[in-house]
Amino acid sequence: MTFHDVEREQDVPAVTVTVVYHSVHGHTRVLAEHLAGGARMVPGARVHLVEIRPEDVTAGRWHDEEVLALLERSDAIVFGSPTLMGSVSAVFKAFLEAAFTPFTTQAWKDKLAGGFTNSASQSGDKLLVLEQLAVFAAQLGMQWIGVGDMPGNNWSGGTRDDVNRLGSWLGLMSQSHADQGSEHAGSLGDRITAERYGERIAMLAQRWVNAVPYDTPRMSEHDARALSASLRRTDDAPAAAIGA
Ligand SMILES: Cc1cc2nc3c(=O)[nH]c(=O)nc-3n(C[C@H](O)[C@H](O)[C@H](O)COP(=O)(O)O)c2cc1C
Repeated sequence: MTFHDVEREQDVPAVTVTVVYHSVHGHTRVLAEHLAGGARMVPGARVHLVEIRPEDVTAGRWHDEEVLALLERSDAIVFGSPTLMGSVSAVFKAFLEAAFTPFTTQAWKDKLAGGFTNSASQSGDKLLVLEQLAVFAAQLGMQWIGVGDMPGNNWSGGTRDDVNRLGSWLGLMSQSHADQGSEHAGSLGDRITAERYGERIAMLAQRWVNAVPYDTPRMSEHDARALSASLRRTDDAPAAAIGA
């Protein structure tokens, strides 16, 4: 039985995916929305989008009991922050430190985890942010999921619109031009990659939590180039159909 057989039988078990992020100027927020949109494509997925707000940080400490309760009942948590000075933002770091409470009881152990970041430079030292998030997830005993797509924009016909155009696997990387507002966040390729990553995490959560069968999609780089070409679109709405 596949996911879609399960859907047809209208017996789709529920799985909860929460995307938790901080964004100063809105670019990372757009990425979070696309990631959540991809997760929502998965039958049975209940997806929450939570913004970490500077006003919830007092004297360097972030606090929001409701958000912590939501995270505790989530099956998968995806963490997102802009890259600022080669690091997660100060606000997002305050949130990560508040997870010391679930750390002490291993409350998030064996939840699935993923991460994403956005910055202005092509590299911008974004890898350090993904490493921070992956180490954080490991400390919480979570199971980390990387981006499952082949690299794009690494050949003569490549473009910014390619899937995984920055060639990042630990987590999702997006690059937004420094002189443009959030309506131009990332590239089309980054936004599509966010949707595919969200879908992947929700599907793997279904497999992890409810043992729903999931046929891992596999492709060659050649196939990935054709996929990128086929996914180019002009509208910016989060998540149309994704499947490989
Ligand atoms: C204080 C500060 C530090 C930054 N550090 C980096 C950096 O290390 N690497 C980079 O590529 N961009 C850096 N940027 C650019 C931001 O990553 C970029 O503006 C990003 O789109 C912000 O995301 P947001 O709109 O979600 O807040 C920095 C910007 C600021 C204001």
